[in-house]
Amino acid sequence: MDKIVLASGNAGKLKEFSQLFSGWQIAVLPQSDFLQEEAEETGLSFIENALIKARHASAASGLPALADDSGLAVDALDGAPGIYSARYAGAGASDADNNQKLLAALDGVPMEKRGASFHCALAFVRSAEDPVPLVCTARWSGHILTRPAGDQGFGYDPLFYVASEKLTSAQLPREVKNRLSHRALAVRKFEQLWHEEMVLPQQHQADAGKKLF
Ligand SMILES: O=P(O)(O)OP(=O)(O)OP(=O)(O)OC[C@H]1O[C@@H](n2cnc3c(O)ncnc32)[C@H](O)[C@@H]1O
Ligand SMILES: [Mg+2]
Repeated sequence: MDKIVLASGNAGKLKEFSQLFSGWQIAVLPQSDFLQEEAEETGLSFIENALIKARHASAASGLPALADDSGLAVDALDGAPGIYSARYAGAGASDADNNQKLLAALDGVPMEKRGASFHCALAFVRSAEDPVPLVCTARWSGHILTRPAGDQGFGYDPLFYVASEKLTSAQLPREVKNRLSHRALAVRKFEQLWHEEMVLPQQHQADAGKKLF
């Protein structure tokens, strides 16, 4: 396997993935090379939506595919916007619209009650109907500020305060976000899974072949 499709239409995510996968010996191609239409995210969890997107991209490309479904779960909003993070302020909402809606929803909520977590689910399928996908999840905890700060990143980054760094996710140097974030942690877990499920079995097969003949 030397090529996989990255099943995302989000330019911010694609940029992060290109850094997170920079050491890999695999060509990671954008789904825009293959897709006519993006998948409908009808799942009830990040994992289900990641699988839907990975299967969709694999069906369109005929290649293995990796998808990321992610979002922000805010404690004071019972986990909203969660899986609806991209469309919190409505279908086609911009990042600025979503951030504005979040600030309005948290109006008057004191800082100690503004805890939130970014979640990321990664799903990898070898083919569109792969019965044993590789799936992993990770989260990144922080607080939602009362006004945006920083111009790096995307989505809710300008509102997401990372206490350990005393900066928002949009103020962090990219290499720091790519060390701490939900996506970074999920990719590290994925690397482990990839080794266990894709690399080791091939080595075992090759070794077994040598013993047989
Ligand atoms: O589905 P794809 O094509 O990958 O692109 P998308 O933007 O629709 O992605 P999601 O469905 O996974 O929605 C995730 C939303 O959660 C937010 N989000 C996810 N990860 C984020 C991050 O690292 N920083 C800021 N916001 C993030 C952002 O608003 C995303 O649009
Ligand atoms: Mg989406």
